[in-house]
Amino acid sequence: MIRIRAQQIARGLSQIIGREFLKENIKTSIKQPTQSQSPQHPWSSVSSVRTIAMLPWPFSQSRDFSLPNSSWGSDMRRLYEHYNSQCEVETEEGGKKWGAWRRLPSYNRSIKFATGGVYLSKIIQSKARLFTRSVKEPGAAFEYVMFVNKEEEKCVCVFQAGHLLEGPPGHVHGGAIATMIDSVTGTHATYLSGPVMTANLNINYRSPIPLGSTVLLTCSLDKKEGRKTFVSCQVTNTDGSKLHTEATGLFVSITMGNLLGG
Ligand SMILES: CCCCCCCC/C=C\CCCCCCCC(=O)SCCNC(=O)CCNC(=O)[C@H](O)C(C)(C)COP(=O)(O)OP(=O)(O)OC[C@H]1O[C@@H](n2cnc3c(N)ncnc32)[C@H](O)[C@@H]1OP(=O)(O)O
Repeated sequence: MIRIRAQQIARGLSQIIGREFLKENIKTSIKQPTQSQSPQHPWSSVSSVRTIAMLPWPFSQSRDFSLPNSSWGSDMRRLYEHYNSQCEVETEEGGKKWGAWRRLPSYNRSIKFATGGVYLSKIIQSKARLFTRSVKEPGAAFEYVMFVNKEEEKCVCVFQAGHLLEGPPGHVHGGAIATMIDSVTGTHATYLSGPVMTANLNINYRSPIPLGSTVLLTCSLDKKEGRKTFVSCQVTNTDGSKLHTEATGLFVSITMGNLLGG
């Protein structure tokens, strides 16, 4: 019974996890150019573009949290527009073509029952949510959107820290900053190498982040060595003139067994 379910999950996971998962999501996250304008996209060899909505059990469709909402301040919106406008650009003929960046959609649960399910009760499984997307009130905790640049092997995240993330009075909790760094570097490593887990994260906190402010996390690939992907990350203010935090992370490629609790 458990083996059958694990096989079903593994089959489903293999359809979406890692690069394939990101490719599918990225493709559906931005408005597709019309047929006649359709550019030659580097991933156009992936024949059928399915949305998460069309995927069979065990996947659910839910709100994409990385789209603008009423809680976003002017800095958050401006930076979102800055990168989003580079996801799809105009050609000289007035058509559309893919730009350098891709926005990554973000759900509070993209893979059901994949969290070491044999150890957790069904109640816990059904209530499990992605940590950074578990607060429903817009703007209260982690508001963020990530963009990746395949060619430059870079990833940026625009992050607005809400009032529930207080650490020192009026400033963001170091654990919340670490959470965002882990999420962005982990997502970038997944994009580059497929499914991974964080093995090591080194963080230097250089200057405190005011609560409610928007910051930019810039993440790049340092090197790949076998199963190991090394990524670094800087957290700065929105114009890059002030360094808040810097970090390096090691991500180790994993198999389905790691995710399924085997
Ligand atoms: C994660 C899912 C990805 C898919 C998701 C797709 C959907 C996206 C949706 C939403 C995105 C949200 C994104 C959030 C991202 C958050 C990520 C996390 O926070 S993960 C939780 C915290 N991390 C753990 O709990 C790991 C616990 N540790 C382990 O499980 C193991 O230690 C593991 C898997 C990391 C490695 O164990 P081994 O047995 O597979 O491999 P060994 O042989 O120990 O290590 C392999 C190589 O790495 C080095 N290594 C391992 N750990 C190291 C360390 N701490 N420091 C230095 N080197 C280390 C070793 O020396 C070895 O190197 P040599 O091949 O010999 O050169």
